[in-house]
Amino acid sequence: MVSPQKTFPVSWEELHRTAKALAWRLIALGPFKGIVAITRGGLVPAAIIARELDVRLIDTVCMSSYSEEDSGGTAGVHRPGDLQLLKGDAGKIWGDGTGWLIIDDLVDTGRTAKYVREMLPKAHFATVYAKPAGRPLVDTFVTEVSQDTWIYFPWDIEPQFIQPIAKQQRS
Ligand SMILES: O=P(O)(O)OC[C@H]1O[C@H](OP(=O)(O)OP(=O)(O)O)[C@H](O)[C@@H]1O
Ligand SMILES: Nc1nc2[nH]cnc2c(=O)[nH]1
Ligand SMILES: [Mg+2]
Repeated sequence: MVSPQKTFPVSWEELHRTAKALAWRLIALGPFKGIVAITRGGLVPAAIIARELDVRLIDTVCMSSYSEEDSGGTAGVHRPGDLQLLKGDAGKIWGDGTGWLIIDDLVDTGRTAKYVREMLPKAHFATVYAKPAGRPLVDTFVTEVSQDTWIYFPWDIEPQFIQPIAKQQRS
């Protein structure tokens, strides 16, 4: 597991713009029966993409792979915990996933993507961001960041005072 050395903060505007860029790539590949958003990170991109693709049927796969203390709100610690499916009725209407679009915010190691792909092998898997290890598991994505980068989504962060660079270098 690569420990993130760099951070990549994403603003709401940037996320909206990049999710729309993903929608432009996906519109050519549809129409889709519906969207399966991987919670929680996939929910906001799924809403943006559903609006652009005029999809109103949105379901969820409720997953968790990193606990609060694993990521710890810092870029230095990155330990995936047990991958958990938090919902018992997965797969009821999706069949093998044919015609469905799976949306997540990112692929990192690809563990989540691999798990969900096994549930819905024929679905189209799309993310806004991808890191190299997870990239082969995604059908469509927009922006690649290096494996040692931790992406901060707008819902992870808030504006706060930061020391001037010169002062940071002194400490
Ligand atoms: O490729 P992987 O190494 O599996 O990592 C990617 C997954 O990790 C994050 O979700 P997380 O399980 O932390 O939950 P969240 O969506 O609720 O933040 C992210 O939203 C992806 O779903
Ligand atoms: N917010 C966030 N969650 C993740 N889960 C796995 N990798 C990441 C990442 O880079 N950023
Ligand atoms: Mg997630």
